[in-house]
Amino acid sequence: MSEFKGSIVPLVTPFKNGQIDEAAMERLIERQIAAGSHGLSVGGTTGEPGTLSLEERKYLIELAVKLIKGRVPLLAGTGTLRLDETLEITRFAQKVGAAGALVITPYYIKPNQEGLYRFFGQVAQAVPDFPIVLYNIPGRAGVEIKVETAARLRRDFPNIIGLKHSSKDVEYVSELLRTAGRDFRVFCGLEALTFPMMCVGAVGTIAATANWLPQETAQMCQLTLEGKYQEALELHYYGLEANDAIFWDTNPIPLKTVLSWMGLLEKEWRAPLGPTTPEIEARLRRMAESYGLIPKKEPHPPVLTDPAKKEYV
Ligand SMILES: O=C(O)C1=N[C@H](C(=O)O)C[C@H](O)C1
Repeated sequence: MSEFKGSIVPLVTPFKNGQIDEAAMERLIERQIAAGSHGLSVGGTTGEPGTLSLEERKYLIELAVKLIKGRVPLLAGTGTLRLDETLEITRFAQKVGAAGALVITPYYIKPNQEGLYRFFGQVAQAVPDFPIVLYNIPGRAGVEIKVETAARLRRDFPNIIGLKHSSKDVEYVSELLRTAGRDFRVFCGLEALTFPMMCVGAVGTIAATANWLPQETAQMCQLTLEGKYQEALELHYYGLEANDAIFWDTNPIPLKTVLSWMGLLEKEWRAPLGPTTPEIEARLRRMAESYGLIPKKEPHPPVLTDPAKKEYV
């Protein structure tokens, strides 16, 4: 139950000609494991689950289990806004060998807290031996899992082991750990706040930036877990521009754009996500060059207009 900690990377879902690209998925997973990521996740926000069919979501989980081969734990994103679908995907994830499920707050519907308690409670009861991590992302879901609700769920359902917190509210983490117990496993879900949240007791992060910077993210988490805060702080500052760049357009558009330049996947995402602008691409290129993700372009050669080969710049 306690195998989740550190950098659990929410992988993008690579597409080729509209279909899930198995070869690209393998490249992404191998790169992550080689870099020392503590765990992987599919079907999180970054994985565009809202545009995948039920069958595709199950296929993606099964594919990830097959490719990971037990080397790191897989936290499968299994939540939808429907209880029946969430139960189906969660049961499937357990059956095929995921290590746990990340279950998002049912979005759009704006359930009240009692509704959330019952929804998550039914999911937990359906898979009593399967670790569940609640996914609190009020900005996208339109509703927050209140501290009291999360603590109540933790108390009543032992397999609800933690919560991913995608919000700028750092105080929430302290309040949650105080109320639910310090051994409840909180994961930061907003890249730039990984270090601050881990300093108050979160055990790791589920951050899209780790798709670009897997080693640095895993190291920052590991150092923080070991109490080496000064070294971790350096990595916190190192990653700030990349963290910001994730949101220069809707996640995962910037992420996939750069990963495509790195030769890891096609530059494809699904509607309703649209193309980004040339201005954002130019900024992304500069950012990616500065982190060494892509080689620096050769400086433009000087213009030679003179037959004597005199250079005019
Ligand atoms: O996919 C995720 O998990 C995350 N998605 C968030 C978002 O896109 O809003 C941000 C964070 O990187 C984790």
